[in-house]
Amino acid sequence: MSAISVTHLGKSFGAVRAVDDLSFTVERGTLTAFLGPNGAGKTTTLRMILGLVTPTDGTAVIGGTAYRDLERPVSTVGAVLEATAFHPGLSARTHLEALRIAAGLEAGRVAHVLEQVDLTGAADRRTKGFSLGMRQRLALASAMLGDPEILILDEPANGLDPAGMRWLRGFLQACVHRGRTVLVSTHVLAEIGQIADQAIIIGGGRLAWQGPLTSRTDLEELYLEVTR
Ligand SMILES: Nc1ncnc2c1ncn2[C@@H]1O[C@H](COP(=O)(O)OP(=O)(O)OP(=O)(O)O)[C@@H](O)[C@H]1O
Repeated sequence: MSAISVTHLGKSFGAVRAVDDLSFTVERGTLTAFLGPNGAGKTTTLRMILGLVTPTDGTAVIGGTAYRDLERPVSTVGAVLEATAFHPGLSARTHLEALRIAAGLEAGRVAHVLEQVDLTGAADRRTKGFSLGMRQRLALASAMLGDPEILILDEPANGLDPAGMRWLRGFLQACVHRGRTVLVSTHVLAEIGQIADQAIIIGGGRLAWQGPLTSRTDLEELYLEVTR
């Protein structure tokens, strides 16, 4: 059973056809790059997979089950969608602790995810002083709280400096080495091309290309060719 299956998925916002007859699968234990120009429909697709937007047509399922019907959603899927807002007066640790309690997870999870995203040293600082990179890492920590099998990330590389980008690359690789499945949308082709097992490229809401990536794939060339 695929980790994620999208079948003839479509979404219209009034006259705008954001996603149109889109089908693809993401296999377990793989890192998949979800690519496409601005407005291609990536965020809308990810939100439909996560049950946050209702499809006009088709289905999106996680391990065969719609997100809203998952028995244990937090340990099945962790998601980071766009720049998440945190309460500026709360520390990273307090923010995570609140989420942990709401999700009924064990106490040790907060220290564990802080360590995973390299925020242990800043855990007790208020998030209002956090850099963009630290915010991205805190958002990732929130997504990791339930130790999910699948991570869905919408442009997690946005605004990261080169060191942050390298850190994110290592983090995503480590997730996949531990058997997790990662679906990540990004515009940073050079970075993702180094680590992704496959790419799904969409344009105008439709599938433009899906296939495996090898060290010989020139992802930028491929992307520009299929999204022309
Ligand atoms: N809530 C909404 N209401 C109306 N139109 C929307 C809504 N959400 C998205 N759209 C439109 O749907 C299309 C796809 O948008 P989407 O955000 O999914 O693209 P994207 O590939 O994530 O783009 P980007 O790379 O710029 O983030 C765009 O034309 C967008 O304007």
